[in-house]
Amino acid sequence: MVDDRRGEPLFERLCLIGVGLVGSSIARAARERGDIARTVVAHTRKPETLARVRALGFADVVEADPAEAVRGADCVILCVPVGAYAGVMAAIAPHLAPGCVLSDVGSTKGSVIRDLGPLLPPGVHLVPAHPMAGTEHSGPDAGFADLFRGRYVILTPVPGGNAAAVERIAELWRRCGSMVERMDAATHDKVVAIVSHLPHLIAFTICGTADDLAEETREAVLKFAASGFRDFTRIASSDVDMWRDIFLNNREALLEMLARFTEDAQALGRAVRWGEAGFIEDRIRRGRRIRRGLIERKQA
Ligand SMILES: NC(=O)C1=CN([C@@H]2O[C@H](COP(=O)(O)OP(=O)(O)OC[C@H]3O[C@@H](n4cnc5c(N)ncnc54)[C@H](O)[C@@H]3O)[C@@H](O)[C@H]2O)C=CC1
Ligand SMILES: O=C(O)C(=O)Cc1ccc(O)cc1
Repeated sequence: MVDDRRGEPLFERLCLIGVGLVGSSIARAARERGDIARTVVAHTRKPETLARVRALGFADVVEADPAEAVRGADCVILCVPVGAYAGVMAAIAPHLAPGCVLSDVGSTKGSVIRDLGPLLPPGVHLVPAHPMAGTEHSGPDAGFADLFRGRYVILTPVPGGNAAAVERIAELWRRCGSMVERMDAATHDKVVAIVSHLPHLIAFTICGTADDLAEETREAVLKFAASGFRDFTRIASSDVDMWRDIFLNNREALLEMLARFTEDAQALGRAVRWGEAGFIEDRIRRGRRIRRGLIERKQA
């Protein structure tokens, strides 16, 4: 492996609010590289998580009080479910140091700007971010330093925001091995509604539909579950709080994509009912084309 470690850390004191899958992966990447932050502070609420995070040893300081955790930090990253942002921000805002860069990893971006913007103290720079990397697992044990390697991170800078702060967060993600893109929050929310949120909604639904089947059929479904259904169950095993919050905080874009999807699914169902082989073939070919395109892009 190429040793691309650099000298000076990007931040003196990086505080991660929440150290589940994503937060603990940032901490692990920072620890492994050494040039992201001199000190990593982890805030976790629950006593049992606190003990576990201490035992895992990926943070220099583990702090239960959010106000204490952010004290003196020059970078704070929120890594909690997006529905918790307003409460967390109310607790930390008065204690954020002037000049501090406040960022996040939340899966929705319009709601983040809505919930954090009004509480932002003067001199604190907000840089919303979303790593397009994750798994169906959660909690501090689930994280790993390479989670973000080779994956995109989308920044949605706020209009009139601090350009130097945006560049420092971009650099943090590059040091985690990610490719950084910028877009506005509304575009981000539409894109992730189709590539991430709708697929999860479909996975939760299809598992429920299978579970509603009569006992005998349900047993057979589970016994013979081929990879298609198994892939859905992997996605459907994701964290409850996180996905409830994503659905409720990307409501408009998700409902728009769901309406389009429902229309398209009904059109395919109609073709099945009326034996329209050509229409069915077209849809399948389109799926195959999209898959091929994705694979070619990865290889390019
Ligand atoms: N899981 C994934 O694949 C990805 C998740 N995200 C986003 O990252 C954020 C974190 O997700 P994960 O790390 O996967 O979740 P996680 O469930 O692994 O970790 C979240 C942690 O936050 C804690 N927490 C919840 N409310 C809190 C509060 N008020 N104060 C302090 N801690 C609190 C939870 O106890 C948990 O330990 C979410 O906003 C999610 O939308 C972004 C990209 C990928
Ligand atoms: O595990 C999967 O399939 C994912 O889709 C992970 C994921 C979940 C949420 C995000 O905002 C980004 C990535």
